[in-house]
Amino acid sequence: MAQPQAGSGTSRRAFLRNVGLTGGAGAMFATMGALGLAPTAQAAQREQAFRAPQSGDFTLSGRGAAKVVIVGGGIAGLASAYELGKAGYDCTVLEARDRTGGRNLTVRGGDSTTDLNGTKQTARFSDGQYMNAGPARLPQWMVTLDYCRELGVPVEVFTNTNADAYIFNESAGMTKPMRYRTAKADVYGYVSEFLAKATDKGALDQQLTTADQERLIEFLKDFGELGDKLGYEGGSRRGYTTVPAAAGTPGVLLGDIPSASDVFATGVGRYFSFEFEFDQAMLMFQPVGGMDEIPKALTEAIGAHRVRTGAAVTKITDRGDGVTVTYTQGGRTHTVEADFCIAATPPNILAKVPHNLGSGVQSALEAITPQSAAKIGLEYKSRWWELDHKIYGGITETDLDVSHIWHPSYGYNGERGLMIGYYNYDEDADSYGALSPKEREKRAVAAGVKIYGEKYRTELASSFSHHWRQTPYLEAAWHDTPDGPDHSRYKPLNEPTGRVYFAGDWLSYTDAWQHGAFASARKAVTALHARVLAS
Ligand SMILES: Cc1cc2nc3c(=O)[nH]c(=O)nc-3n(C[C@H](O)[C@H](O)[C@H](O)COP(=O)(O)OP(=O)(O)OC[C@H]3O[C@@H](n4cnc5c(N)ncnc54)[C@H](O)[C@@H]3O)c2cc1C
Ligand SMILES: N[C@@H](Cc1ccccc1)C(=O)O
Repeated sequence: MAQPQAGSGTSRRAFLRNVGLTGGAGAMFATMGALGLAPTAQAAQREQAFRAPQSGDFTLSGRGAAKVVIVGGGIAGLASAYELGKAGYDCTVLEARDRTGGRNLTVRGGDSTTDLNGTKQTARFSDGQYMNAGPARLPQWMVTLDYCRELGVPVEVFTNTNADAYIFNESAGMTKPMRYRTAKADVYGYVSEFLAKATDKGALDQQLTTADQERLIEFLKDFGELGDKLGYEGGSRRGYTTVPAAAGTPGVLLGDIPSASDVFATGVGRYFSFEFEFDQAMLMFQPVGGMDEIPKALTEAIGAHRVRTGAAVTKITDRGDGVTVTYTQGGRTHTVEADFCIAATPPNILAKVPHNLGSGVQSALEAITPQSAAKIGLEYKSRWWELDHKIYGGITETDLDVSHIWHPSYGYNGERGLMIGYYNYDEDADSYGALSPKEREKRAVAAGVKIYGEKYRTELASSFSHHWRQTPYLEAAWHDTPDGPDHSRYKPLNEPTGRVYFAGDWLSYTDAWQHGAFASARKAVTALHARVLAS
């Protein structure tokens, strides 16, 4: 897939495509060539592609006329309908839930959910407060941001790492949290000290020339804020107890520099690599007002009349010359006849839908296993984390069962605010999922009080918790695809089976990201369109 290039203008992209240096449309033309499309048709389609509006570096070239039924109105299903719609297809989206978006779920005041185990909740959040229960952050390189641009969904920075957020490892004996900046100063400082001293004593004589060693030591002195004797002695990077201000107030440095042994015993260093990850490095972004602005905009662009909600598909039949999809809506059974189908439900759900697509499809679907994650939104009457702790956005990392605590990246300095009190996975998520919403709140608040103090309890206004394994028609946060999506086992899903195509983040290398859902949808519609144009 062509990765969007930040800051690169359309003309530069078009130029690179022309000279064959990028994927995107250029790669698609190559594919069409391989499919035996006539060069003149290719040229016409290329011209049209360049005149058509950009869509995350993607536009189907040429018009196709066929009827396509899309099962599932999550990002993959909606993106399929959106892209096919632009190319002239007649699409119908069948979505089992009462809203589109699938795992892209934003909870606001008045929203209700009923879990598979019967747990019912209604959010009591005040106006303007929201919780992204599923996706919440977007790296710059993901195609999701291109769709935001094309669909007119405004975005703002999502703070994924914050030097002033906390780290709290209770199992390592920490009794109070440590700021990221302090933890980093100490860990980088001691690591630099030991490497600098070892280098100075000749430990790297085999690996490095004398000049290289001098350069390394220079780097380490700066990186770890080392003294002349290559010792780590702390400094302003750790933070202050009294911050610098007017003349007479130079600031009081945070005292009590812990020993190297104590620093490593806290285990704080384990969180630093998170921000090095390709998909988690700052800057990150979020749609203004909630992540569901994306499916809302997609649904509007597709046309609400093409999207049927509350329509649960119960059977998919490939007839050879077409596809019949059976669904229930409002207690009645209906069918849709189409030329093609794109099945864009999660694999664990699709595996339960009767079909005649063969045992290869079924065993591939069953090999992919659902994974667990959960979140709780805690609305507070005041933004005490900004007022008292000076934390504006970002994530506090813990080894408690709440795992990650998120400060909101919107509404700064406002009156109220909404924290994510836990974002946890696997057993931790399931253990919260087994509790009632009130018990979840109690347990999450007790964990937060250990880090932030009593205001975590006393300022609380209301909460709403979401457990993805208990969510009807989804039953998973994301999926484990053993051996990766290109294993031969998944061939019947990566290629069309008869007239049925498959799409979803689980058929990508970025499972658990909307980018994967978009990318797989684009792959499916490209293949479908090429087939229609070639027929
Ligand atoms: C907790 C959490 C955090 C995440 N964080 C991020 C993040 O920060 N950034 C990011 O980009 N992504 C994130 N993701 C991943 C993102 O949500 C998914 O990658 C994406 O939404 C998947 O889209 P999809 O269309 O493939 O699948 P889904 O969203 O699962 O859509 C499938 C659709 O099929 C419907 N369906 C199921 N059965 C039927 C049926 N029988 N008939 C009709 N319809 C049916 C479902 O109701 C659903 O709407 C997160 C997900 C979770 C759960
Ligand atoms: N994309 C999800 C799930 C995920 C978590 C951590 C790493 C990779 C993926 C998120 O960012 O929250």
